[in-house]
Amino acid sequence: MSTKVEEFPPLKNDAILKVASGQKPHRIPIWIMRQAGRYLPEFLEIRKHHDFFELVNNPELACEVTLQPIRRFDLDASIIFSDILVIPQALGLEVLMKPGVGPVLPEPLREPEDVKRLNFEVDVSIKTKGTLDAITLTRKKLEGKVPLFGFTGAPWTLMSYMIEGGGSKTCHKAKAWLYKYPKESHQLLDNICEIVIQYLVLQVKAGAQLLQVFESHAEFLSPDSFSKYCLPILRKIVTETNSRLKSQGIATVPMVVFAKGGHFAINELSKSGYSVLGLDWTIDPTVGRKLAEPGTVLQGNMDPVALFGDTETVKATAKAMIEKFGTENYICNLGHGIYPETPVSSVEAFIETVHSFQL
Ligand SMILES: Cc1c2[nH]c(c1CCC(=O)O)Cc1[nH]c(c(CCC(=O)O)c1C)Cc1[nH]c(c(CCC(=O)O)c1C)Cc1[nH]c(c(C)c1CCC(=O)O)C2
Repeated sequence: MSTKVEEFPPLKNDAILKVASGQKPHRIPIWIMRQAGRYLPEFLEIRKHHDFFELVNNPELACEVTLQPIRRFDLDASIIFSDILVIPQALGLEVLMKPGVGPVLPEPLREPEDVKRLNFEVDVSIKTKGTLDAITLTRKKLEGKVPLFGFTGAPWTLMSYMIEGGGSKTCHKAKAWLYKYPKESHQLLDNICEIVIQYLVLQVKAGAQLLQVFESHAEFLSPDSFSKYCLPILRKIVTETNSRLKSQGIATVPMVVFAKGGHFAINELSKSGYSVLGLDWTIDPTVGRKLAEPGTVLQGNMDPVALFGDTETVKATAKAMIEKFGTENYICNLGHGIYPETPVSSVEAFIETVHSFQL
């Protein structure tokens, strides 16, 4: 059973929720993609003793890892420690996290025939119980300090992992499906979409206060493929998640869409129904602002590698970025996940710089 939202401790820092709903916050909110992870010594210590998915599926440990960056830094949001690949696992595919390699799916989908191996009738609440329970526990243990993000991979990104069997430099096997098997690809994406919507609704019921949808593999698609195979599905995710929550009498939460490398779709994405549009680090903030509809809340987008510069460089890079975005309708973040071995002192300097802006 999921806990009702009212049972959680009252929220003390609502800066990110304010911006996401078009209001003025007390300061520019900042969180960091992959903020719980391998650049933190305390994460590495826990990771020594546990396999990645063992952490993900253990609510106490996933909660602990989620809280680590919140204890250390003055962040404005937390994000539940989990992975986008819990959905392929829920559908019945094996996913391993190999140290030094990343995710590996030993039995990927090779032909449309293989889709029969996936179980779309699955009870998502049972299969993702580890993450859902971790969300509820974390909401309690956060004691209202900052809001908690839930998240999901978007269908194309998940489909491409299921076909490639792991990370890929080109994604050409998965892309080939779009040209060779368009009908089957649409069907597969629709089926994943349904599961993703169920998963997002469950995360909100468990206590997630914002949701981010990661279309990390947008960068591999042509604009035409993106508008056929991603945009309609991304729109459906936000519309359906909101309407299912409403029909169950549950308040909707702000949703962020982050389509890495989807420059060509910035305007369309800014009109797609999401509260916030995340930009990756390859887009100049001024260009992002021009392409997005006026008044769009943008999130991003410092190059994560900038954090390897000295403190002065970090501060100057962050300041220049914020001056380009402007302080209104803006949530600060990196333009992709933080890298392992990033100096913790750089993260501190980044956050300090962002909070030094007067609104
Ligand atoms: C594509 C993708 C994945 N996972 C995710 C994405 C979308 C974001 C993006 O585009 O980067 C999302 C993700 N993965 C993780 C989170 C947790 C919350 C957070 O702190 O942001 C989130 C939001 C933990 C993780 N997910 C992973 C780790 C490191 C695993 C380890 O400890 O060995 C963590 C902390 C592993 C992972 N998981 C994935 C990859 C490619 C890898 C290996 C490479 C890497 O580490 O960056 C798939």
